Amino acid sequence: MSSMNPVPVTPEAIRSAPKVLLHDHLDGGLRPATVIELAEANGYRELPTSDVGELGRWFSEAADSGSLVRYLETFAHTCGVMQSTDALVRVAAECAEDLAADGVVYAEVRYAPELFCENGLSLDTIVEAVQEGFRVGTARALESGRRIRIGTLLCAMRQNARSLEIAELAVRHRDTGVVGFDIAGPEAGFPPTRNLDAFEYLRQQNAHFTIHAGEAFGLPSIWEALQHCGAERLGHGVRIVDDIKVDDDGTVHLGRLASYVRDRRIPLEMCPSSNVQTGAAPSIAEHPIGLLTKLRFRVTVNTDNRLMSGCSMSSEMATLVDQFGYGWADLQWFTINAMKSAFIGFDERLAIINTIIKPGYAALTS
Ligand SMILES: O=c1[nH]cnc2c1ncn2[C@@H]1O[C@H](CO)[C@@H](O)[C@H]1O
Ligand SMILES: [Zn+2]
Repeated sequence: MSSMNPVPVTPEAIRSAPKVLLHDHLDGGLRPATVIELAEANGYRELPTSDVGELGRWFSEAADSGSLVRYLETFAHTCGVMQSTDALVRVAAECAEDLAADGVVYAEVRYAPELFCENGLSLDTIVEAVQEGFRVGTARALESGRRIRIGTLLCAMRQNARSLEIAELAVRHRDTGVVGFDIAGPEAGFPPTRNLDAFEYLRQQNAHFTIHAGEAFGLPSIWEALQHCGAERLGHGVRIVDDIKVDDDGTVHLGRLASYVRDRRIPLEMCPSSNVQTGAAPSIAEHPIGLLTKLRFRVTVNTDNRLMSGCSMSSEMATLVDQFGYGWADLQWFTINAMKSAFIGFDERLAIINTIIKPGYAALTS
């Protein structure tokens, strides 16, 4: 007999459930206390405050700007304190520990190596330091009884012109944990097609990539990301709703692009709290994730930037449960969607689904 005594979907129970996170920025997930300690250790003097509680609040308030460009300004401080290999190892280790403690069993964590070169570190040194940090954090998590697997995505910044170089870097480190590539940064004015040489190179190399698209800019950005660049997934992709019409009687009409995205099962890396902060969605209750989930797009739930949004994978899911009335079946669906869409190999994805995710949810619902 199943479903006789399901565990109530509370924040604590959600924390205990296995979760998969595909879109999380390393430089958007530091602990406030670590930002302060690294600033002191490295002589970084630009922080708005050296009080831990105040700094946490400062990040979420400053990021709550209603504009992606202003939201992104807050990263000057996190990147400012991540300019040494020691800092990179520490931040990556704590990231792995924090995600594992939150019940995340598989995560793809991304960052832009080109942002950590201010003191002369080479791109390869930066990647090696972050990988070392993930190894350390994963091992520490395992010691406290939490198993997490982390894959790394390297971002190139849209406003710079280094995407081919970063794509080559990602391929160079593909056998030591870098599983894919992305472009991030301001979307308006920087279409993904500026980076076509990088995407062509990645396809030639049979490498994986996602693209931030349809966040601060609409359908043309999504269309270019998919049809010109060949993105396998969409970072955010919220504006795909501009191609969906719902009549007063509830009849739904998908435009050709929205149909393509749903038919091809293109994963949407949705980040509800971040989208409210940047103005991509008016509120969580009105976030397109509700409609897209109802229409069975391949929706995944993500944190984007845990520091700037003051969120975790569990809190993000708990908020959705609150606003949309989701239950365990929905949370398992998001989780399996994410695992199916991960950039690691098929056999590993299947193993995590069958040996960790399904038994984990079964235990909560029976
Ligand atoms: O939601 C987002 N949209 C676009 N770019 C972002 C977002 N969040 C973070 N970054 C950018 O990605 C860089 C690498 O991690 C960060 O430094 C930030 O500038
Ligand atoms: Zn992002």
